[in-house]
Amino acid sequence: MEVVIATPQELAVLAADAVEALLRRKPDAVLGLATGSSPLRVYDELARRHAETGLSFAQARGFMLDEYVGLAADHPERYRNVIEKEIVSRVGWAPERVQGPDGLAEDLAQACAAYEESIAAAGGVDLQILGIGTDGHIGFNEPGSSLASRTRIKTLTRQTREDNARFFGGEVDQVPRHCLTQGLGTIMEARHLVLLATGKGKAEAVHQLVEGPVSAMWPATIMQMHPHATVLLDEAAASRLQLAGYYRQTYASKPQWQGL
Ligand SMILES: N[C@@H]1[C@@H](O)[C@H](O)[C@@H](COP(=O)(O)O)O[C@@H]1O
Repeated sequence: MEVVIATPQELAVLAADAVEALLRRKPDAVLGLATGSSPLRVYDELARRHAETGLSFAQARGFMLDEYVGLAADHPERYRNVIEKEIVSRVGWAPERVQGPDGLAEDLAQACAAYEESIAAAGGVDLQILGIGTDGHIGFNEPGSSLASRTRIKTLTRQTREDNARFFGGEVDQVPRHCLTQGLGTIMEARHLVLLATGKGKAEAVHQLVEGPVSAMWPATIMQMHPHATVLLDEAAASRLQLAGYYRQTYASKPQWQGL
């Protein structure tokens, strides 16, 4: 696991560099897309590069991490609509090349199984962008999630619903109680995991993710088992790391050609 501590804008540039390097090497790459506020600067940077340098997403595919259950098709906070607005429409991506779990399906279990099949049929995810919840979730894999889980329905914790109430006019009751999320086993099959975390509110979850014991109590800790995981942190999110000095020193002495 590589830990990089920098400013939020520097982190966004690093993540965008990794996406760009992948797309230049493999134009039909499969990208894993996260919602939430953490990746927004990365999406801004990718949109800028698309507009200014012609970085192309035309042949790429995208798979979303998660989706609320039951939000109307035109609800602005439906993750499908958020992803459309924040990245898909800004980089000239054909909407049908980006998929998410169908939170409006009549048969949710079947929709989850179909989603797993679509990811596999696309050849798996090359680079998965991730945020982290204050309770240590990735995707919407809340504490207690099986470390081997696949895409399925989950019940959101009160904490996650409170954290996300800001997107629903501050009203926690407006936040859905259920979601569909790629499982931890699904996420772990992506070939490169790039997690972004900023702000003091993420410091404990980040400490657990990087330095805690692998445990379903902090689901993101499964990333310690991944052969290629990158954790991009601002100073506040890194503020509880015990080995921060070592991570800084390691990154500072990294050969430039290596990339993330
Ligand atoms: N389901 C999403 C996650 O995919 C996201 O990474 C995380 C952090 O959100 P944010 O980036 O807004 O802090 O929680 C949300 O609820």
